[in-house]
Amino acid sequence: MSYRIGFIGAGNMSAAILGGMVKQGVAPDRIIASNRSTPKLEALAGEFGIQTTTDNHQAAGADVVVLSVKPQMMKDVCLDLAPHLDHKPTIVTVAAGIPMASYEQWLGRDHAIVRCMPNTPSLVGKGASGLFANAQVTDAQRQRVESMMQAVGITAWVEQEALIDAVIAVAGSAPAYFFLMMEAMIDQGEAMGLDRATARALTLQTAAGAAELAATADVPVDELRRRVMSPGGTTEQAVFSFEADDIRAIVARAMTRCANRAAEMAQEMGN
Ligand SMILES: NC(=O)C1=CN([C@@H]2O[C@H](COP(=O)(O)OP(=O)(O)OC[C@H]3O[C@@H](n4cnc5c(N)ncnc54)[C@H](O)[C@@H]3O)[C@@H](O)[C@H]2O)C=CC1
Ligand SMILES: O=C(O)[C@@H]1CCC=N1
Repeated sequence: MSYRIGFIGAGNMSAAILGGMVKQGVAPDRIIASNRSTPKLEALAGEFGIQTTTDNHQAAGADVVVLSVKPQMMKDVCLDLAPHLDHKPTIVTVAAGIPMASYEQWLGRDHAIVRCMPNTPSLVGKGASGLFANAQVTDAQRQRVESMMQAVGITAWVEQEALIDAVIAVAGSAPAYFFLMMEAMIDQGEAMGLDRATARALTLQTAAGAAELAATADVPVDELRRRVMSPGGTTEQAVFSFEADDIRAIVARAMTRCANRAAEMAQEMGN
C-alpha cells in the first residue's frame, strides 16, 4: 500500500495500530501521528520512526485519517478538523460510543466515514476489528480500510451500526477480560507456592497455547475443554467450580454492561 495514514491522538490505541503496522512492514514515513503534547509523539517517533506533529490539521492531510482521541474529546476535534478536509480523506474513527450520525453532523454529510472497533493486540499483529461504513464509503475505500486493519489482525464488517457495540464487548474491550483472568491465575499460582515469575510464565504460555489450539483445531472449543477434563480428575473440579459460580452468566452480564455503556456514552454526549 502507498497511501498515507494520519492518526489524530497518539495514545494507547493509535500506538497499538501504528506500531503493529510498522512491525508488519508498513513504511513508517507513510504514517503521521498528532497529539496535543509531545512526550508520546517522541516515544512513537523513537520506537517506530513515524512522523509526528502537534498540529492535527497536518496529520489530517493524509489519505486515511484515523480519529483516535477519547470519546469526550471527539466533538471538539471533529469541529476543528471539519474545514480542513476538502481533500476528502477516508475517515476512520476508533472511538467507542459515538454514532455515525454525530460524525456526519460534526464533519459534514459528504464524508466517507468508517467506524472501526479495534483492540490493542493489534500491536503484535493479532488484532480483531469490527468495521461499519457509512453510505459515502466506496468499495475501494472499504478495501483500503480493510487491508489497513488486516495488516494488524483480522477484520469483520457489520452492516448494522448497533453491532459495533457487540464488537466492543467481544473484541474491543475483551483483551482486558483475558488479562484479568491471567492476573487472577498468576496471583493464585503464587499463593499456592510458585514464585511469581514462574506463575506468570506458565500462565501466559498456557493462555497463548490455548488460544492457538482453539484457533487451529478442527473441533469446537467445548470439545477442546472436554479433552482436558479427565473424568474423576482434576480439571473437572475447576470447571465444576466455575459452572457452580455461573461463569456463563458472569460473562454475559459483563459483556452486556460493556455494550450498554457504549449506548450510555452516546446519550451522555447528547446523541
Ligand atoms: N484502548 C483500547 O484498548 C481501545 C480504545 N478505543 C478507542 O480509542 C480511542 C483512544 O483511546 P486510547 O488510545 O485508549 O486513549 P488515550 O488517552 O491513550 O489516547 C488518546 C490520545 O489523544 C490525545 N489527545 C487528546 N485531545 C487531543 C486533541 N485535541 N488533539 C490531539 N490529540 C489529543 C491524548 O493526549 C492522548 O494521547 C478512544 O476513543 C477509545 O474509545 C477503541 C478500542 C480499544
Ligand atoms: O474502555 C473503552 O472505553 C475503550 C473502548 C474499547 C476498549 N477500550
